[in-house]
Amino acid sequence: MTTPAYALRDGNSIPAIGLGTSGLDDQAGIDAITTAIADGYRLIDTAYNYGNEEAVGEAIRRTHVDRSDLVITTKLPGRHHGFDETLASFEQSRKNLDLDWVDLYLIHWPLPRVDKYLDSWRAMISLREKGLVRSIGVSNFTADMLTRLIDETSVAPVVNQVELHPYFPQAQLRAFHDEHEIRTESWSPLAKRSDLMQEPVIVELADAHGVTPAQVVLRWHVELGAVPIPKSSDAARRRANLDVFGFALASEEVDAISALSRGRLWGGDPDTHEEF
Ligand SMILES: NC(=O)C1=CN([C@@H]2O[C@H](COP(=O)(O)OP(=O)(O)OC[C@H]3O[C@@H](n4cnc5c(N)ncnc54)[C@H](OP(=O)(O)O)[C@@H]3O)[C@@H](O)[C@H]2O)C=CC1
Ligand SMILES: O=C(O)C(=O)[C@@H](O)[C@H](O)C(=O)CO
Repeated sequence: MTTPAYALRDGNSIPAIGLGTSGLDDQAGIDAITTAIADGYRLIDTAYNYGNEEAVGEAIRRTHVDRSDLVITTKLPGRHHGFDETLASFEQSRKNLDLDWVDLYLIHWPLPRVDKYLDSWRAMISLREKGLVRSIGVSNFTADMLTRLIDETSVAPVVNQVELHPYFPQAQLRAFHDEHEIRTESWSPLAKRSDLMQEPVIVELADAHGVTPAQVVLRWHVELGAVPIPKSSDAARRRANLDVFGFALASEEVDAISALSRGRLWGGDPDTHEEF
C-alpha cells in the first residue's frame, strides 16, 4: 500500500500518515514496528523520552524496506535544551537508533519558562547543515513561539507536531501553519482513551462510507492536510489506520466532525506544560 506524501518547505517530503510509537517498547515494540513497516508505514515517530529509540532502530534493521524510503522522527527532551546540550542529545538519539542520519528532528516541548528553545533551534539548524538531520521541526509550539524562531533565525520549522483531533481541531494554529508553509502533524489523532469513536456523527459517517470510526477520524486529518501518527499495538488496527486513502469526506462532513470541538484532552498547554 503506497501512502501519499507531502512536499516540505525544505525540499524533503513526509508521508501523509505515520506510526506513533509511544508505548511500543522492548521485543513487542520491535515486532510491532517491524510489522508496521512491512505493512506500508514509512513515517515512524519516536522520541528520546519514549525510551524506545533502540527498538525503532532494531525494527529498521530487520525490515527489507530501503532506509532511504523511511522517514524517522525523534525528539529533543526538555532537559537537554541549550546549544551544546542539543548537539549531545542528538548524538545519543542517533546512537540509540543506530542511524547515520535522522530524517526529522523535533523540539519535543518548548518550555518557555526555561527559555532555551531558541538555542536548541540554532543547534538543530547546524545539525541539518552537517547533514545529520534531513529536516528540523518542533512540537507543541504556539504561533508566537514559531514567529520568534522565524524572526530570530530566518529558518522556519517544516513541521509542528501538536495535539490535534476532532475534540481539539486547532483551526487557528493550522491556519498559521498553512500561511508559513509549516506542515501540521497530529499527535493523539484518535484522542486516545476518549469516547470519540462512539460519537454519533463519527459512527454515522463510518456506516455511510463503509469504514470504521477510526478510519473516519484519520481521514478527517487527511482532509485538513494534517499528518496523523496513530499508535496501535494491534496489527489489524494498524493496517486499517493506514487504509484511509480510498475514500473522501465532503467538506460538510469534515465540518460536522470539527464541530465536536471542546478543547484539549490533557493538560498539554505549551505555555505552561513542562516535560523534561
Ligand atoms: N509530541 C508530543 O508531545 C506527543 C506525541 N505523541 C505521538 O503521537 C502518537 C499517537 O498518539 P497516542 O497518544 O499514542 O494516541 P492515539 O490518538 O494514536 O490513540 C492511541 C490509542 O488508540 C487505540 N487505537 C489505535 N488504532 C485504533 C483503531 N483503529 N480503532 C480503535 N482504537 C485504536 C490504541 O489502542 P491499541 O494499541 O490497542 O490499538 C491506543 O490506545 C504517539 O504514539 C506519539 O508517537 C503523543 C502524545 C504527545
Ligand atoms: O507522548 C508524548 O510525546 C508526550 O509528550 C506525552 O507525555 C504528552 O505530553 C501526553 O501524552 C500528554 O498527556
